[in-house]
Amino acid sequence: MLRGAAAARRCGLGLGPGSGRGQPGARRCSGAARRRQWARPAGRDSGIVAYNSRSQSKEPLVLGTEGVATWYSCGPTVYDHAHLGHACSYVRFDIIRRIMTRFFGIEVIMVMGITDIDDKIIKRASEMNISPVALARIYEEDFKQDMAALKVLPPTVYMRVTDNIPQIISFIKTIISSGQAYATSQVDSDKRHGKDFALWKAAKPQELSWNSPWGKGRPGWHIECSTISSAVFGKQLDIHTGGIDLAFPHHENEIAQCEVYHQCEQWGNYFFHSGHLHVKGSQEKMSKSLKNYITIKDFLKKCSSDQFRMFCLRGRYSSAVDFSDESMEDAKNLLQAISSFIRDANAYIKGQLVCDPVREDILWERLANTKVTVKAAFADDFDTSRAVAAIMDLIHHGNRQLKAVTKDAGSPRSSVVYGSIISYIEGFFNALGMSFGERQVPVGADKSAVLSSVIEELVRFRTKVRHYALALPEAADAVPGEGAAGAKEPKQEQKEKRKQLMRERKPLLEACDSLRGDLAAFGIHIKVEESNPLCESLSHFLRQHLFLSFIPLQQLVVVCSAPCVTAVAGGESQALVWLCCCLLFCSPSAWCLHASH
Ligand SMILES: Nc1ncnc2c1ncn2[C@@H]1O[C@H](COP(=O)(O)OP(=O)(O)OP(=O)(O)O)[C@@H](O)[C@H]1O
Ligand SMILES: [Zn+2]
Repeated sequence: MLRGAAAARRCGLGLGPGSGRGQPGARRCSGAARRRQWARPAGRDSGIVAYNSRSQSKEPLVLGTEGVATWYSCGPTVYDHAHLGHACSYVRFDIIRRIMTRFFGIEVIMVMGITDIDDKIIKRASEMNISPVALARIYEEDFKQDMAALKVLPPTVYMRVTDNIPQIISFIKTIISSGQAYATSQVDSDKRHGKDFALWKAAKPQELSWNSPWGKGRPGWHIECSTISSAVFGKQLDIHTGGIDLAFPHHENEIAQCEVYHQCEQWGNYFFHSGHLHVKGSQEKMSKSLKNYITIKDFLKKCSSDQFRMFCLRGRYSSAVDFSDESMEDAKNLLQAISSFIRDANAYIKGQLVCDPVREDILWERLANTKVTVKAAFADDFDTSRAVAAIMDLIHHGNRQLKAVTKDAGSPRSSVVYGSIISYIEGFFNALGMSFGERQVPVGADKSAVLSSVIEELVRFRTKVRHYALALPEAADAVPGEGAAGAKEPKQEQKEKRKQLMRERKPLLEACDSLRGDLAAFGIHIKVEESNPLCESLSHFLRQHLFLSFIPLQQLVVVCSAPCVTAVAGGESQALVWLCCCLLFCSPSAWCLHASH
């Protein structure tokens, strides 16, 4: 077994069993816990000042490459559904990532490690009688879906531990060759220091394992992240993130390993840690092991991802936060206030909301100040709550002038300033992963609009075909295609021809019936047929008695058949009433307009 390095930097790394997650370590290390001064990295100042856990103070965020941030995010251990604690951590960092990109023009290259092998995964897999790999794949996919539902942008790449075993082994070899790690047997007492931790863990019989120079086993927890991050970014890592519980020992140990591996003084320039989400009134974080959790899926059955984001925006990302029904209600109320302002401002722009003259100069100034405040708040350790407060203040002032009056005094309207305010507010929230405003098309709405037009066309076509099939000439009429001599044909012969036509057109009627049945299976019901006595008599009446023969019968049928007509009118008899009203109160051309609908 391989025991790993002590928790503090510049300590010896041991080889052996156990890990930083409560398992025994291996070696006393000299100079442990000596915290080195943080050095400002070389590079370009991004304009953001952020709290850095490494220096334990606010520092200017200086990036190695101008306009680009390399970012390693500790990902989930995939053995169960993700809960709101996870959601809180990843949504808060997603907001920071979006602020960096959208407000400061920084391109973020993010790597997220997925822990797809560890003790909890092995235990759960054996309980479920499936392989640890199968279990991990199920919950990795589940995690990705939850993140997508919360509108968390995916990292540039996800990297699994099990896909990087050769890299991890080679990383450990380098540490050993530098003399900073040692092998142990399986017993705790072998550790040379209480804080030493495992780099490689020997496998128990039957456990999933990989061959290594130290026997069959699997990586310790901390070495995964050091290796994966280094595999992508080398020793240049600007930002490293995770929940506050990862600061020690996980991140401390990652740092120790990487600084030995890269032989550098400062690996990972900025460490950001998100505060824990607690269930209100509890000292404990929401956690799988404590069984005090709400899964993301259950949460999203009742609340929206926008509501959760607003809940996250209202506090500092690094602060602990209480989750409760009341806090979600607050978030919901804020969203409603924003939506209602956008609705009113839109109505004002369209002239549907009449107000007294607006003090445009005040609003322009407020808007400009808000933009400055928002940018300053974000630049100050991503202070989202101050930014949201500035937006709410702008809304307050916008609302104050949108007081409806009953009489339009014809005063000049200030559409442009309201348009600018709406545009800024919508842009603000959209940039942070939320959706506001009338212009926002709900997912799938465009497709359903197309689909309903297609259905209407189909119904119209069917109606035409059906009508043609039914419109047989009277026995006395000329049969289509016949010459003038046809009129003189004996009645019997005409009857025969009619029967013949009926036989020929029967398949058309059958096809219409079967289409009607097929559409009903999809929940689309063609309610009014021209064979419906009400509809038929109406058509007949209009044609014969009101001399409206210039309106083709088909069109009447279409009107009666149009699903929207029956839907709106609520039934066939109401459709008839609707038609009669059209006839009574509208001019024929208006009626035609309605009919073509
Ligand atoms: N209640 C919480 N609040 C905020 N962040 C959390 C919470 N629980 C877990 N996290 C964070 O989620 C990320 C993924 O954690 P991981 O999959 O290791 O879960 P975990 O800490 O083992 O969860 P649990 O304690 O529920 O078993 C880590 O960055 C962790 O700090
Ligand atoms: Zn990690």
